[in-house]
Amino acid sequence: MSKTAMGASQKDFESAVNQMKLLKKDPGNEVKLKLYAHYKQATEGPCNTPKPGVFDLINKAKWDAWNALGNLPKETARQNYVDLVSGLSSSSDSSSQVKPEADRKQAGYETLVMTSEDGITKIMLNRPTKMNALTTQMYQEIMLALEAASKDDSTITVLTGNGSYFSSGNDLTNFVISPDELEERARRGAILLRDFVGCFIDFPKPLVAVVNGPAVGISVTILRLFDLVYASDRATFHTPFSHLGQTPEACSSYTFPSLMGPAKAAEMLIFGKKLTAAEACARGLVTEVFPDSTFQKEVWTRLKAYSKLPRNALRISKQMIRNHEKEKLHAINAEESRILQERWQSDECMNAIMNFLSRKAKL
Ligand SMILES: CCCCCC/C=C/C(=O)SCCNC(=O)CCNC(=O)[C@H](O)C(C)(C)COP(=O)(O)OP(=O)(O)OC[C@H]1O[C@@H](n2cnc3c(N)ncnc32)[C@H](O)[C@@H]1OP(=O)(O)O
Repeated sequence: MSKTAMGASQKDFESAVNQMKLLKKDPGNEVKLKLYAHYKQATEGPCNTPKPGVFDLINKAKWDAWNALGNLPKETARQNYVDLVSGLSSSSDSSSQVKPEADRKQAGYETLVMTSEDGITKIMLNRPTKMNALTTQMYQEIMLALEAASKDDSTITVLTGNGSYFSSGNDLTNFVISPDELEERARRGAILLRDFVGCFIDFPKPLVAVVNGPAVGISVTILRLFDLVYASDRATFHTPFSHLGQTPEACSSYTFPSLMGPAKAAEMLIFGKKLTAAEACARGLVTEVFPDSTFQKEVWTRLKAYSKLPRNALRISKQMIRNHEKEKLHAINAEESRILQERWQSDECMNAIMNFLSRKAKL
């Protein structure tokens, strides 16, 4: 950002505000959030409103963006706003230019990296040192990212993991709470789970999982809600719910038996059998397995070719395949979330989590 020594005048600022109203191209949610935050900071100073509830996603994202500016002086916020708008105006004047890397990578996510390129929006889980275990913040950011991807101009949306794991499932520290908070946290957890899974059930475009390494818990069960699942031969698929005093989620109590038969589903969901990628493929959970050494190259070549297919036809075909069971899936999701809300308050679940946290137990 270029900054003048004097900073932007009130007149520059007002002119930038007017210029924004004339902008022809939607700058995208991330930029809009930045503009919103700097506008509020420039006109009202530090964030001064109560934090919206976690499920008021849009207002919470706006509040977070404004609040993140802390005590940034009004003058600096004004200058940043002017710079942002002038960057937008000049880029819309030269729409034929190739976008720089910084533009393709969308800012605003702390636990994900979201990029859009070649008709593919990629959402990458980005906590590699924690095996991409899913924190509460991460569930919320994934929902926001899916919402943005559903509206952007990409053809295909991909979920993958950074580092050696696809994801180790729910972050077990989500359960580190005092006993008097347990009931309320379990209630909120069940709503979050239901909404999170609901976003996958309703996602309108082809959704692809690029399973780069081992997957555990909800990162396995959610796979049946994807349209394609490509796995490295290093990936494993493990749902140790009983070991954790928990029960299946993400509609797997219905989708797994219908996919692989009740006996094979029981082996995974009740007894926690860990599958290799080849086994998961034989059971229909994985579309195709690739050698790890060529996994990224082969998968992205394939996806780039698919992303050139007619966008609307892909979208409509996906919806035709999925719409039959949508209502049923929502009902199952609600019921599984309700049962888990009870499980999370059980001694069996608490003991299993304490064991993991005190490192007495590992999968
Ligand atoms: C809104 C709530 C919705 C909830 C939906 C219900 C979802 C249920 C599930 O997903 S159940 C599955 C839960 N996951 C697990 O039980 C996995 C637990 N993790 C492990 O057993 C192991 O970490 C491992 C096998 C995944 C990897 O082992 P290893 O290779 O030896 O690495 P480390 O154990 O040293 O892990 C490195 C680092 O990451 C932390 N970590 C990994 N996974 C989790 C996790 N799921 N939750 C919390 N933390 C995790 C681990 O503690 C290490 O941290 P440290 O370096 O010690 O700080």
